[in-house]
Amino acid sequence: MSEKEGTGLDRLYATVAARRGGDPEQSYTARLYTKGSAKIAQKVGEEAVELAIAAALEDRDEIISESADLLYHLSVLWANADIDPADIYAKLEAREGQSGLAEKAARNNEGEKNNGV
Ligand SMILES: N=c1c2ncn([C@@H]3O[C@H](COP(=O)(O)OP(=O)(O)OP(=O)(O)O)[C@@H](O)[C@H]3O)c2ncn1[C@@H]1O[C@H](COP(=O)(O)O)[C@@H](O)[C@H]1O
Repeated sequence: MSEKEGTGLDRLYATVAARRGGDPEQSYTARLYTKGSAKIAQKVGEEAVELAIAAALEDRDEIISESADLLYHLSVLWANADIDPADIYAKLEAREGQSGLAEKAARNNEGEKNNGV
């Protein structure tokens, strides 16, 4: 077991959040913040597509590597939007025990109601 505190994702988030306002010459993350939310969103999209391609090719090493890239850029996106991983964990926890199919059916029923069907 690792003796480091928190999950790897929590530590990554703490690192990237601490880079806000940092020197863009010294830190890739600080440079991303200065480029703004549209650029950060674009990077998340790119990394997600690269991960999807790796998955379609069933390339295990690439899936792991692209997943790490995606989680890094996603952490930057969260920090830039003042969202903490705890907020995501809370959302996941709220969904625990609810079947994805039941949730989808409830959403579809809601949509039909709103459309007056
Ligand atoms: N986990 C990561 C991490 N994963 C990927 N990357 C960087 O993300 C970039 C993604 O690759 P791309 O080819 O898409 O980058 P690019 O060509 O510069 O992209 P564009 O900006 O030009 O679109 C690479 O430069 C990687 O080095 C990361 N950079 C930083 N971290 C973590 O963040 C910490 C802080 O890093 P700095 O902010 O650089 O100090 C590090 O210690 C790491 O823990």
